[in-house]
Amino acid sequence: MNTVKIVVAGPRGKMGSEALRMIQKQDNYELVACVDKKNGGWKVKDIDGLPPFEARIYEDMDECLQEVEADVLIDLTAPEVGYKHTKSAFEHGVRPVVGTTGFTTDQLEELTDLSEQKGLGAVIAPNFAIGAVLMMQFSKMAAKYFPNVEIIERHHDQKLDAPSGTAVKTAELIQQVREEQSQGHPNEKETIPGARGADFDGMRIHSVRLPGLVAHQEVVFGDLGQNLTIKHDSFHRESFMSGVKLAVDRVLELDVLVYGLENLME
Ligand SMILES: NC(=O)c1ccc[n+]([C@@H]2O[C@H](COP(=O)([O-])OP(=O)(O)OC[C@H]3O[C@@H](n4cnc5c(N)ncnc54)[C@H](O)[C@@H]3O)[C@@H](O)[C@H]2O)c1
Ligand SMILES: O=C(O)C1=N[C@H](C(=O)O)CCC1
Repeated sequence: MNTVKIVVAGPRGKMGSEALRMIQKQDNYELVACVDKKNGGWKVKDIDGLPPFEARIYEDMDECLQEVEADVLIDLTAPEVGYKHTKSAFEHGVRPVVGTTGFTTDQLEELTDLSEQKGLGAVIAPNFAIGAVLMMQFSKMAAKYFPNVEIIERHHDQKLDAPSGTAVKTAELIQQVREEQSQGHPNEKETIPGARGADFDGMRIHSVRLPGLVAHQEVVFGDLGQNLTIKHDSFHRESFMSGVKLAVDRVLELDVLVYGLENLME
């Protein structure tokens, strides 16, 4: 089994630190460096609470990838920086596995083109939890029969982007099969702006941010005399790690950008 050399961006974060613990458990993964906005020049083991890796922390992705030989970048940072890191990975011949959410459609298209130009695979997955991927797939199935649908996503209050990447991806999957229509009363009026949530192609998305939450989503379908609710909860960030590992293993064989873990699941 070949060793996979990995750079992690965002190692001090909630997801990045969990990814380090996942890497520590794999015999064929090697953490070769990390990138974060502070602690440049430190070793990972010097940071309280992180596994005792010797790998160095850089504050600049280009500098890191010039100095270090890597196969895969795992990015778990923040929207704008994650996008820059992903571009930098392509420039240095490194395959990105991106969990960072909040990329715009234009950014996703640009990264897809870059992946194709470079012939380098990449995985961008708004949600690495297998249960969440199934929740999205089941929602797509249901939307064919229940075109009236609203998405309620709930996350911890440190989250930067709204709606969540998972909610946007769910709405995109539903859009592929749902008859186009507007929902609610044609004359409805918001007396407080935003009361009806974000409008994605006539579907409403509601974002809840509260301390104590991790990552949760309900997709509620309505029809005469019946409702169907499809729900997923991540109670711990360990829930994302089997998906991160799947993406790292599969990205090595890819020469295109894959958006969504469902495309890697049989
Ligand atoms: N795809 C998934 O399954 C999944 C699951 C959970 C979270 N996420 C996403 O992952 C990202 C990280 O989430 P989190 O909860 O770990 O966030 P966090 O705030 O706990 O951690 C972010 C990390 O990025 C680093 N960072 C921030 N700005 C930076 C910069 N300019 N340069 C370098 N490093 C920088 C921070 O120092 C920190 O280490 C978010 O976009 C979140 O939406 C995705
Ligand atoms: O904690 C977060 O932030 C999460 N973000 C992802 C999203 O935006 O969908 C996935 C779940 C956790």
